[in-house]
Amino acid sequence: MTSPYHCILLDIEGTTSSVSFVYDVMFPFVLRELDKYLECAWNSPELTPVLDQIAQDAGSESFLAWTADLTDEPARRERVAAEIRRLMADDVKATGLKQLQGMIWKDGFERGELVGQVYRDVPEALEAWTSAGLRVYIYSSGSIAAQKLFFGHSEAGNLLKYFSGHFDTTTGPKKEAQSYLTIAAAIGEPPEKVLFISDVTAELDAAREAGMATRLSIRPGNKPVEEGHGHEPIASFSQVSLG
Ligand SMILES: CSCCC(=O)C(=O)COP(=O)(O)O
Ligand SMILES: [Mg+2]
Repeated sequence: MTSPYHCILLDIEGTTSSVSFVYDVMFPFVLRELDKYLECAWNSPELTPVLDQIAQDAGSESFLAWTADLTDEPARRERVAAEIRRLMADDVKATGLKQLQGMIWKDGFERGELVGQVYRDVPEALEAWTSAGLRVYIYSSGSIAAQKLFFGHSEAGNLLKYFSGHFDTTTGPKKEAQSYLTIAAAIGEPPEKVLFISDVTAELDAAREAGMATRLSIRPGNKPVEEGHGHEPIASFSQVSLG
């Protein structure tokens, strides 16, 4: 293989897919379904660790400790719902929030109300890169379960066959170099053999500090970025040169 990279690591929102799809379709779905979901899933074993994670993200030891002042279940549910609404209003990429969002989206993707939006160049590039022998990974604030739903039910069909693995914030925050070193170690490559593509310069800075190559994703509706970041911009994955 002539490519300087062995792997491509992709962000989702603002990179494979539009910010608008996440903010105008996926997030409103969560806000609409939140209360009903919590009520139905309250005693399910999958929810328990997520409630602990939400409490820990809020600075508490556990869900029990976080809600010790509340005596009934509806009040505990309302504390969770209020915290989720607060985090979403501030667009906090907290691990517990992202895990809960993924659980709420599951039903929407499985019954077809949600269909993952991807830019036209994405499936073509995934095919070209993997055919050339590169391995492609996802690193998103969206939970791994949510990533699989999103790409498994995308408007270009099931794209999961193209991915060799998925990473989310359980590996570490996206703006810290250590997270990229952990990912490189997990995929068994030196960081300089990995190309990371994202719309957020602070994420690209962290990846570059870890030794990865970077490209800045420019897509319609992305937030404008400050000058002087030094990351090569691309408006389409077709602009990634492999040779
Ligand atoms: C599985 S898509 C979920 C999108 C999402 O919730 C999110 O926070 C995306 O952030 P990214 O790190 O992909 O920019
Ligand atoms: Mg992004």
